[in-house]
Amino acid sequence: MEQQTHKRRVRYKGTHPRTYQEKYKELNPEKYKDTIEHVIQKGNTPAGMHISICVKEILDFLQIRPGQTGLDATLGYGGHSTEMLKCLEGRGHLYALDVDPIEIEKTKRRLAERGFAEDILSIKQMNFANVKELLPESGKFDFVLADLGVSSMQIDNPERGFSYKFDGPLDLRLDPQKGVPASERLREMSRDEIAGMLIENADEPYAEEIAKAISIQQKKKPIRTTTDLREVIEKALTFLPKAEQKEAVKKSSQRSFQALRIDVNSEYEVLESFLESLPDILAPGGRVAILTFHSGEDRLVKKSFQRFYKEGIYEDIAKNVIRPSAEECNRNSRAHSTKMRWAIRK
Ligand SMILES: C[S@@+](CC[C@H](N)C(=O)[O-])C[C@H]1O[C@@H](n2cnc3c(N)ncnc32)[C@H](O)[C@@H]1O
Repeated sequence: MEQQTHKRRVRYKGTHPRTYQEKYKELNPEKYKDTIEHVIQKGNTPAGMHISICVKEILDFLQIRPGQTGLDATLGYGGHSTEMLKCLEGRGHLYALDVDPIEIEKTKRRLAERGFAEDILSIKQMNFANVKELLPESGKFDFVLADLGVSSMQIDNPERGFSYKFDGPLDLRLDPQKGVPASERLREMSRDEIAGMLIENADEPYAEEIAKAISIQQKKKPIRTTTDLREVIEKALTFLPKAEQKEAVKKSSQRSFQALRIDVNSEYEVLESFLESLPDILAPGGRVAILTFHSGEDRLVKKSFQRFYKEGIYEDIAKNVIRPSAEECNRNSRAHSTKMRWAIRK
């Protein structure tokens, strides 16, 4: 009798790419425009791309005129910069900053391909906390935008360790050439410090339980990857009723990663320095708009704007936060938590 050899079936990958590396079309948005359109229409952000938020609201407020000098403090994918450059109509200058050495090079090339060369656009790898160092070269600014936090390209790249959803090194640095990765920070911190960080940076309700689970785990086997940390959070929340666990782990993971990101990038400290510098870098009548993504950031912006308004340094400030429209949130799920505030220099 003929013997049948059993052939192992090749795993079906489906028609949609799942891993970051397989999304090569999304990672080349200029080349594969149809794929990009399709992903965006479904309400998702293609990997390797960032969809700018509140563009209309920002441009309506900034009232950019040809010949002006502006600052994009957070260049990212260059979406807002592109729209602000269009308003300049070839006259004036835009300075754009980012701390991320990896994405800044890609964005520089992208904007050069869109026709924005050094005569109208200067891109600098610089932390916006040090923006005053630009003044001798740039002079004061007529308009300033800061769109805080991380870009979609950073979140979606597993190598950067920004998301609990993708396995990768637990890094979370915006500039991987500076400071220490989140995994090392976690090793340096005591249990109390970890709990404090989770509460202060993300209002984590299970901060004590998670901090305890982290310190126990560190003694057994150090936490090195995003998956290691997510699994520790899962373990820490097993005391909750079974039906609630999945959602609680998701929320606590989001908050814990946010808290760590704020910590490793000193995000509150650099935002405070930037807010303190604003009155010195804005020209008379100069306008600034800031987009924030969580309550800690919004509180700092609100307080600084109110203080300088009371002191007569700002002529006017936003009375209430401006939110993206429901339509924009439907189109771009990453817009849900956005708040915009503005101020005008006297
Ligand atoms: C939300 S993205 C900006 C997206 C951009 N507005 C666009 O339309 O493509 C935020 C960017 O700010 C950068 N960033 C965050 N903190 C920074 C800081 N302190 N100084 C300079 N850049 C910073 C991040 O690296 C990221 O690229």
